[in-house]
Amino acid sequence: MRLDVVSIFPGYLAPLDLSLIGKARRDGLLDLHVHDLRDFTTDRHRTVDDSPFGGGAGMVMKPEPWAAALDHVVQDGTTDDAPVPHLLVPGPGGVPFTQAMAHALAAEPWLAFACGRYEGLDERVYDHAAERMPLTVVSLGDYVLNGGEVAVLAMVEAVGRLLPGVVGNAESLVEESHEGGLLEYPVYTRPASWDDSGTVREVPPVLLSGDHAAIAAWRHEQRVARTAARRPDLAAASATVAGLDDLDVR
Ligand SMILES: COC(=O)COc1cccc(COC(=O)c2cn[nH]c2)c1
Repeated sequence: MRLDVVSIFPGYLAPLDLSLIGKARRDGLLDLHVHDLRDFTTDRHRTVDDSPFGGGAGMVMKPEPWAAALDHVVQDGTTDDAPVPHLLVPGPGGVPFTQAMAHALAAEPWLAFACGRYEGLDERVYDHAAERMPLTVVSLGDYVLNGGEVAVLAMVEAVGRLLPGVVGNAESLVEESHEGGLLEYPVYTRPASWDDSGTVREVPPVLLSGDHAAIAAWRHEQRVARTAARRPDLAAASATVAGLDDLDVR
């Protein structure tokens, strides 16, 4: 998969050199190109923003640098198989980013991310982009960041880890939160009995039983109960929750 990121703070994307995503890049599973938006300005001050028409606080990102940057990305990465990228713009007003979307994006050959700052991009940037490539404004949550870079780090990690070969044990992707519409079950490791400064905390006996059917049933029940307790919105979407309101859930 090819990934392009355009930002006025390219250094923000340095964490993508680390850990599993960094290894995926070194293994050739991910081809990441980070572009500095200011390289696509034409004035001596490398200006990327200006005051909003109609007044109001803050600044708006100018359309010309963005159009030049996006056109460069397309020109630089185009191939017969993937002539244009899917452009993703993280923003508070976007469609919710979900695990289902991460899976869909992981199946695409080329993603590009536009990192907005200030009050956002001049709306005509979206018009320019939408005439050339698929465009999705994506929200990571109902809060406001100072820019799209942090959201891009999260999305690249969420998508990249789903690519074959990136996560060592692909089985670990199956029962994690939001796979199958349920949250993850509680996990435990040694010691089986932990003396927590006088409070002895035991691992649920079923997990030590060796009865794999009972363990699987207990884990599913925990996933369903946790989802009901913490994410009633997801639970409502999943028919497997009925009759769990008397369970001890956290
Ligand atoms: C509509 O697109 C834009 O506004 C792009 O411009 C901006 C401006 C400021 C901040 C951001 C970063 O995104 C978020 O704050 C965000 C994403 N998810 N949840 C919060 C992006």
